[in-house]
Amino acid sequence: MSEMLSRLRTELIAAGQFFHSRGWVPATSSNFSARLGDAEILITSSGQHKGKLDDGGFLRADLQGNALDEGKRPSAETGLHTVMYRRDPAIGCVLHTHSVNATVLSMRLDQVVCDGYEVQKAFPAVDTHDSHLLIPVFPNSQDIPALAAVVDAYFDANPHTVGYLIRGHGLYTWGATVADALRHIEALEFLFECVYRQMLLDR
Ligand SMILES: CSC[C@@H](O)[C@@H](O)C(=O)COP(=O)(O)O
Ligand SMILES: [Zn+2]
Repeated sequence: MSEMLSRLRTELIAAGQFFHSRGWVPATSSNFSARLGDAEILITSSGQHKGKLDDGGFLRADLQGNALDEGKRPSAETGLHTVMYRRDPAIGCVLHTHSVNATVLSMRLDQVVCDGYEVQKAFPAVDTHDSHLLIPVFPNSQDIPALAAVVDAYFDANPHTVGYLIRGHGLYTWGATVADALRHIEALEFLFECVYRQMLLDR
């Protein structure tokens, strides 16, 4: 067992506990992964409660989504992780959550636009509140390869996007490290709450 695998697993378990405390990973939803090397990731196995993960709740997979550890089934949404690792070698972690705000906003909007919030600076390329963050919403599908192809095509045209929503489903974001991806989840969840409350005030 490599030291790296063990460290990443510990970080992902802690991320799950934090998300659970915030209500962002209900009822076995959500999935987490981290890069182990050029051609290998660590990913949650399917059906685990992501707030109560232990060391057994993970397996290794290749960048095509094939399990590398026998007897374990990778997340049903592994293809949405591997598409990002294949796109960008700088991505070291992909996180997916199912918060109420992400789910509800994605049912009403085709994109979430964040303008003027200081927390937008949680993203590496953003250095001022006077910026424009656009989070696209893709239609949900149980056909993960098809959904991954939609995501891939969108990123070809919009390479600087920091995360996306799937309608009625949840949020995907990523980062160079687990800590970076976790900060991005937390920032987006904060921004979703702000956008949602602003929509209520504007009614
Ligand atoms: C329990 S509903 C959520 C699932 O259908 C799915 O969207 C999800 O996020 C978790 O799937 P998993 O296969 O455990 O990684
Ligand atoms: Zn999901």
